[in-house]
Amino acid sequence: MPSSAHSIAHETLPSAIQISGLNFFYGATQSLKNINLSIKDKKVTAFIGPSGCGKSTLLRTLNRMYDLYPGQRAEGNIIYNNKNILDADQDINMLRAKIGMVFQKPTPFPMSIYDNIAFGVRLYENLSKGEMNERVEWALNKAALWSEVKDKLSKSGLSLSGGQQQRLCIARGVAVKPDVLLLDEPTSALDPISTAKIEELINELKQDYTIAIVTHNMQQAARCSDYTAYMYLGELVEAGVTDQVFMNPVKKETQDYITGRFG
Ligand SMILES: Nc1ncnc2c1ncn2[C@@H]1O[C@H](COP(=O)(O)OP(=O)(O)OP(=O)(O)O)[C@@H](O)[C@H]1O
Repeated sequence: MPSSAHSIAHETLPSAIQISGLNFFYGATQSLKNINLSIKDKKVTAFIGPSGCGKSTLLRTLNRMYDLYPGQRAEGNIIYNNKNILDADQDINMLRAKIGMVFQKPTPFPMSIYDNIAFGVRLYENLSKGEMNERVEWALNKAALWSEVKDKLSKSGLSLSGGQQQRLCIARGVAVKPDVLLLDEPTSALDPISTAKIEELINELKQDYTIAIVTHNMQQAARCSDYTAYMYLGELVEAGVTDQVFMNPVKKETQDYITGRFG
């Protein structure tokens, strides 16, 4: 496909989230500067860039996770479902149900595998016992964990291996039926086999969900994402179709980072 046709196709794909003029501050320190980025619907977008460039900060603005911390502030527009989620009247609980997050370190709740999934669902829905059983099985299946845990649902989530715990956290995120999943370096604490499982899972999940992933791992970004955004010092340097950003970046800084010549 000629590159102009490619970029037109890219531009016209629907966005799940449209970011414009986004600035972010930790107290007086500005960590995101005028970010403009479209997160495409039912695609995987990877945020890459050197340590401290603002990848996690950008991810955390997308469901206002930063709101939990005093002194942290975002300004600009993050349009989701025709609304700026940065507006003061945004229902934060509803936002986090629709835009779920999985962290770098697996963080199962100290409760049974079953309740790890059911806990969040109970906050938003009033399901019968049978319906909840179905939902738990469905979510664990989505996270490719069901066959490994179906006989020990009452065991603690903390009794699972690291890779299983991370899939449990993904199941927990999926169980409330979000639109968007935010993954913050979800495999950095995992061994290669668990990492491969999570990457497979990301490929499956994008059929139903929009995914944004922060990763330090270039190969992971290249393998799992449809779109890549390269950041540096709080600015978005370049964003586009992953193949193009990796094989034929527009900016020299992106090229240097991707080829390991950075720093
Ligand atoms: N809680 C905080 N208080 C003050 N400054 C912070 C805080 N968290 C992050 N920062 C600063 O904001 C900038 C962006 O940090 P962020 O964690 O978003 O970067 P990152 O690209 O995700 O880095 P890494 O790859 O190392 O995780 C950095 O300069 C960092 O020092």
